[in-house]
Amino acid sequence: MLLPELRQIVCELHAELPKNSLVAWTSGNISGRDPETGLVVIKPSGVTFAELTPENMVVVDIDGKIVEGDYKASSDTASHCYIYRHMPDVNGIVHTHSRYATAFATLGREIPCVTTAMSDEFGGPIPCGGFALIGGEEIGQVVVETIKDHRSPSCLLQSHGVFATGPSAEKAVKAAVMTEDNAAIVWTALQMGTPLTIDPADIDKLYDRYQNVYGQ
Ligand SMILES: O=C(CO)[C@@H](O)[C@H](O)COP(=O)(O)O
Repeated sequence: MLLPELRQIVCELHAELPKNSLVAWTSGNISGRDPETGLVVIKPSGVTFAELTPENMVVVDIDGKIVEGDYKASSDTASHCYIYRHMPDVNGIVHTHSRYATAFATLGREIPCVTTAMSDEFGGPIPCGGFALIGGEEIGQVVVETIKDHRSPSCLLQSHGVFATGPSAEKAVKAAVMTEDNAAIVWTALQMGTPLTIDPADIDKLYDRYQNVYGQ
């Protein structure tokens, strides 16, 4: 069996999506790219999270062609592969319909950067890209176009949900979790008034500290 370790990682990370209330039923998906072979491990389409196993993950090449797997690959496979082809530093991608972030997406609205946590993780707003149909690489095109000039590793897709990227599948899951957490905070604040802004120079300083100094 190809890529047993990456299959295990991607399978286990899928459990984080329902655990963090980022998905309902079979919505959402995760993939991870193996930097050595360039092959991608992705969720099988429409399989419940409880039924996912390392063995039923699907391995595709960078063009989305199935290399190994008995199941149909995720509906978003072509889009994940488009992102991998155009963003060499990305080795993990997560898609969710998490509630608060998707509420912003239904309005086609970015999530403004109004907390230190957002400054840390995203270095600015989480942008919202345009609408794209599901099934081909159009979603991937919108994601690349939307985040290429941003520090944010994730973006919203109008009327759809969240795409989060990272240098690993785990980091992409973290970005998806933080996207929803910040969307919920900002949405709550908006019910009470207009959130105060943070000086862009302070956002830069916060981002720099978190990316380069924070943690072990
Ligand atoms: O919204 C979409 C398609 O973009 C997906 O999140 C589906 O809801 C789950 O699709 P599979 O990955 O199971 O095919």
